[in-house]
Amino acid sequence: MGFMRSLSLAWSGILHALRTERHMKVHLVAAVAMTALAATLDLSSLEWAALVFAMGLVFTAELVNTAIERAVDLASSGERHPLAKQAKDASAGAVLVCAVVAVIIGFIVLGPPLWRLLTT
Ligand SMILES: Nc1ncnc2c1ncn2[C@@H]1O[C@H](COP(=O)(O)OP(=O)(O)OP(=O)(O)O)[C@@H](O)[C@H]1O
Repeated sequence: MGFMRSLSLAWSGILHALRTERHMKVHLVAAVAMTALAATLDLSSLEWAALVFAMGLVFTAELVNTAIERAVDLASSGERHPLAKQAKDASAGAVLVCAVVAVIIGFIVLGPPLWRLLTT
């Protein structure tokens, strides 16, 4: 498969997750808000890198979670199964871990300059 075709399929996977996953929309709004806030502060390249990494981590986790949910639904064909539950719950847990890490990175990077802005 050509590179452009692979790129287009990967992009359609991202759009599909954005359209169908409510949490993906929440992550997008949070990422836009964090970027807008960060742009008003005087951040170093390393601080920007940490923020971009945190956002990428959450989007990646949500995309992998979407893939796992679809694969589990396909494999279980609508049947309830404890293994299907474990797979989906562990996958959702991974997103939660990444989101918590992203919030902590956000606090570490944006907290001090925001605090200085509000107290001076
Ligand atoms: N096939 C399944 N067997 C057992 N538990 C499941 C299965 N599918 C989903 N679950 C449980 O339901 C939770 C939510 O799953 P999901 O977001 O896919 O929604 P759903 O239960 O399939 O229902 P709906 O698609 O109507 O929202 C999972 O984290 C898991 O705990």
